[in-house]
Amino acid sequence: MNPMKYVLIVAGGKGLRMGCELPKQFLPIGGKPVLMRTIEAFYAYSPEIRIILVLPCNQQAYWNELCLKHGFSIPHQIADGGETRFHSVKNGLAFVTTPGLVGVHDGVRPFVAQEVIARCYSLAAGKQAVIPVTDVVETVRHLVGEGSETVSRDAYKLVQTPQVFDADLLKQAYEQPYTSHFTDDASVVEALGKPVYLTEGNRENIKITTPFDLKIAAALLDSCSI
Ligand SMILES: Nc1ccn([C@@H]2O[C@H](COP(=O)(O)OP(=O)(O)OP(=O)(O)O)[C@@H](O)[C@H]2O)c(=O)n1
Ligand SMILES: C[C@](O)(CO)[C@H](O)COP(=O)(O)O
Repeated sequence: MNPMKYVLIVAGGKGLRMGCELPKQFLPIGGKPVLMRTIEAFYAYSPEIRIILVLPCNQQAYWNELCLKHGFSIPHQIADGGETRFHSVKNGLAFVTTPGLVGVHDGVRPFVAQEVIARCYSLAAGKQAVIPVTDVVETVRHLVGEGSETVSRDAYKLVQTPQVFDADLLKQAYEQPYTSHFTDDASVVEALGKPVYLTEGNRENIKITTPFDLKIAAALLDSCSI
């Protein structure tokens, strides 16, 4: 039997690095809010997937207005954003009520490839903890004291989402006290001593973070016409 699949789409942040009053997850690319494009990617993967959208409490009414304006009708439940990404994920996990697989995906990564979503969920059924990564394509320097040194880029990977886990494992991991080292879900699961399996992500799957990323997003939209 196929496991129940959930995705927590975390969009509870303020988008400070974007420097816009409106959080970046609501900004339009190609006329449609980033977040709607992200949700559509998971619905296209599976119309049965349970979508839990984590939003800042003070933006939930605005989101409902946006849904009406854009005729957006993909079913989803809304959870309250927290102080950090960790707290937002934890709030979203309260809506995961059955065993199965839970993906956690940044609301501001609308260009995730269908193959990447499918592979992460499919592998997680056996491996319990799977994350998409890409190669480092530039030279990397490590800051040491006043100076710096080149390190082998082959020893590093760049981490993306969706990060997909066995639901019970992820819930247990998120019972741990928060530390600032928890910058993604894999780091939380690893703190339990569980191994995390790496699979190939897609380079287009950028995290829209700064105004420059919006320009890249517009170009990506033109090139893949989604
Ligand atoms: N308290 C928070 C902080 C972040 N996120 C979400 O986690 C994802 C990745 O975080 P990031 O890009 O850092 O977003 P922000 O925290 O909004 O950005 P900034 O750090 O520039 O304020 C985003 O979809 C963001 O909305 C969240 O759900 N809750
Ligand atoms: C989860 C993540 O997108 C993986 O690259 C990233 O760690 C989020 O980081 P941020 O601190 O929320 O920008």
